[in-house]
Amino acid sequence: MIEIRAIVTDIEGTTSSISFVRDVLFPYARKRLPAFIETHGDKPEVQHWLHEAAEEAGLVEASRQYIIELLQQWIDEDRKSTALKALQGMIWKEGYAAGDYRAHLYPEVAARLREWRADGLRLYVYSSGSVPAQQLFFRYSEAGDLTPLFAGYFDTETGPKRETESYRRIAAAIDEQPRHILFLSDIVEELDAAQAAGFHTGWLIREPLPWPGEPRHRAFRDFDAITL
Ligand SMILES: CSCCC(=O)C(=O)COP(=O)(O)O
Ligand SMILES: [Mg+2]
Repeated sequence: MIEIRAIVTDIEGTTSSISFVRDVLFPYARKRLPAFIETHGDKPEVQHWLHEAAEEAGLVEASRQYIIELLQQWIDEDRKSTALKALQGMIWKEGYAAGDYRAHLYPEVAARLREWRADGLRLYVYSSGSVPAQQLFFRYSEAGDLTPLFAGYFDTETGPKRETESYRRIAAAIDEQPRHILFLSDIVEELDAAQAAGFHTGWLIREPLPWPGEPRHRAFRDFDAITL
């Protein structure tokens, strides 16, 4: 018998719409990036991530302006760069705090998360967004502050989402055997990697995406359809 004790969920395309991330969060960060770097560029944390971005791009030396344009290009490409995601998170914080937006959640998600938590399951997030960005996302969600529901957060500092080793690290970090963990995502390559680590998987295929002929993971239209 399958016994799920922990659920690890992706954000974009799983708990929340791709459109909110790409049409609200990304343009917000893109627009404010130059002013943010201008104002905060001398802070050690910001300098650290600018340096990491330059290293990722293989740059030995680069002007601030060049790095800003490079980061904006990475936003346009939806590059899952840890450095970019860390900087984006810092910029989004200002937008959430100012009430410029709240994080989108599909309508059934908050209730289902609460239900699973009330049933004793431990809930975690694994997203390409930085851990601080994930915490902001669920703190300022359309359904209110959901952070008390989560026991932990993982980002690409744990490893890329399409690599099996990342899921082994998550299982070790949460001290749970993979066969007791369910990973939810909209990206089949992420699910393949989690499955190879021994996780159970749930593929969120949100409307109006077409239903695949023979899905290679258990597939669901929404969280209400998920059976444990
Ligand atoms: C934490 S909200 C922003 C999410 C983000 O930047 C992103 O790239 C979404 O990736 P996910 O792994 O949640 O699909
Ligand atoms: Mg996703």
